[in-house]
Amino acid sequence: MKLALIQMQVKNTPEENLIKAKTLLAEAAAEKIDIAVFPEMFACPYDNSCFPRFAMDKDDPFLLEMGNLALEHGIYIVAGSVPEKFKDKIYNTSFVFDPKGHRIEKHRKMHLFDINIEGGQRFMESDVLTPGEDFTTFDTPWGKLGLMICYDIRFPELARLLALQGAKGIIVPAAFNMTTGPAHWELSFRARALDNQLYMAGIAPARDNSASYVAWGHTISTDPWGRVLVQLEEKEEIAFVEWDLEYLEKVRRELPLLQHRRTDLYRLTDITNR
Ligand SMILES: O=C(O)CCC(=O)C(=O)O
Repeated sequence: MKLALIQMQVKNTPEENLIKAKTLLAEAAAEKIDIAVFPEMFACPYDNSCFPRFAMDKDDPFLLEMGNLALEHGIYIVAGSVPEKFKDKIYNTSFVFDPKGHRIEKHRKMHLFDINIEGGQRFMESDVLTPGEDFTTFDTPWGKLGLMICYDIRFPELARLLALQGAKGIIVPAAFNMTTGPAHWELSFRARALDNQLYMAGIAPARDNSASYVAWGHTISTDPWGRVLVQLEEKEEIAFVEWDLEYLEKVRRELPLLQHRRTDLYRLTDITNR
């Protein structure tokens, strides 16, 4: 399975970002990819004042065009995330399109990013956004994939649940910042890959030093052995990576971590019954 991780420079409006996304996608699709992924909040800047202003419903032209592009290029597209308007609420949502252009899944960020680091980053997503309540996986011809958004990665229980539901890779549109990026970005992607023996991909926006929220960039993919397969720097660029499911099975056979869990002593349960 070949992925294109598109570290796009996010502009001010969905219209500008759609033009940019199309150009980058055409470049990526020329490399015979199976899946293209965009960053967290790639339709508008990652800023609480932008979320209500640019919130879109699932049939917004921006998202319909993502479906058209998936069909045109014959690939899966994980459309990063956008501010999604649903009833009177706004979610941070990632929509997934299949090669026929159908919208097949969506993930609403479950853990909202409310942090206040002294001398560093402050952000309060919950001032504007509502958290999602569903675990998200989707099937591809190469295996099941899981989906999380940014801060979701800090909750090992979520990645483990997705692994137990059969995910062989987890895709994470994300935008760490200049405080937590250098400290925790690579470590988090290596850790979740290692402790679940699966592939991980983190797709970030390119850095814009004039933005209110300065993203760390460093789009990354890690493998079931905990290694970094690819990692970009901060500029706009596309990372290409191959995920080899046979290698994943080899690692799980040789070091059968998931089978060694003491489920007679502890258990992780999805209590949503959905
Ligand atoms: O967890 C972090 O350090 C960054 C999270 C974040 O930026 C987000 O959830 O959007």
